Amino acid sequence: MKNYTHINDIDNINSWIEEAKALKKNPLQDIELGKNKTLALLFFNASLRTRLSTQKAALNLGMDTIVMNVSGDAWGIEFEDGTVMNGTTAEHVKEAAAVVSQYCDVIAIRAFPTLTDKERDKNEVVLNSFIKYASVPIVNMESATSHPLQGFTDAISISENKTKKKPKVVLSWAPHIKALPHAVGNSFVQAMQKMDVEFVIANPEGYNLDPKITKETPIYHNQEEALKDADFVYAKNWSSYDEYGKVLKTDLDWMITNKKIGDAKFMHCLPVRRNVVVADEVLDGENSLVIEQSNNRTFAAQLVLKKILENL
Ligand SMILES: NCCC[C@H](NC(=O)CCC(=O)O)C(=O)O
Ligand SMILES: NC(=O)OP(=O)(O)O
Repeated sequence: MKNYTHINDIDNINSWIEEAKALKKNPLQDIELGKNKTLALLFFNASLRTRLSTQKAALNLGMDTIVMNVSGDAWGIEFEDGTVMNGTTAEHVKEAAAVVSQYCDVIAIRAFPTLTDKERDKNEVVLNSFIKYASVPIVNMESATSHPLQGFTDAISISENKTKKKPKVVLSWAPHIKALPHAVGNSFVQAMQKMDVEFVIANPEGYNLDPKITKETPIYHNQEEALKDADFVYAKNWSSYDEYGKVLKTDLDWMITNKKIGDAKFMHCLPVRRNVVVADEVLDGENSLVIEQSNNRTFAAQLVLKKILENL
């Protein structure tokens, strides 16, 4: 594999899940593979899990890591072609990506959407510019429209915790105070569409995700109806896609509670706002998988890096 930027880069999700589980059992099995190889992690946005689990994955493979908070610490990067750079940006991605490529063997990038410029976000300007101008493989650590390390992690977590062949999985929108990206929801949808699960989405009117992504997946506007007989409930907030980036007037009743999910396992990518997205009783209860999900981020990233290293 060259780059890992999208759930579609997973050629066979079931075999990837089995390979990741094997890494989890024996994390240091490929400790020689990444010897003398360096992973650069570039963050345009905040992170706890991605930053640490991706580094941990690299360390398990014997790689070195270098990390930079690009937004705070680097020169402002220009992404438009032919711009007269007399504003706030000080260097072009053409130079920046080429330069960073000389210091490492793989570049991992986090770059969230603007949520104001739908075209720019859809075109994945930051991620695609790095793919275009870097000379080393690129890993997506959450871009404008997708979070494929998270989506793959969630597939692993469901596979580990399912108690029936074809469980029912519900992705439920949940309330939030801020406008949040669609990336986690999108990649979860795309991962579930590849799995042998009964998958439905629940969200209020006005909050449908991009129909090019949800495709034939059933969408309910009645949360209770969607949650009926669920085995896994994955909660996530996202802003409106149609009224791009807007927080519409919505019902706080969409918060996840024990009463709503019954015996279902609860999932969230984290960070999560307690008693806004989900009640304490759920996160503190025995059906919450959120800590286990975060652990699986390491092995999802490790498998991705392993496949890239094997192809260098
Ligand atoms: N990487 C996991 C989620 C990142 C981001 N959440 C956030 O920005 C939450 C921020 C807050 O709660 O203030 C998102 O939804 O895409
Ligand atoms: N789930 C996730 O990507 O977490 P961070 O934003 O903390 O990296």
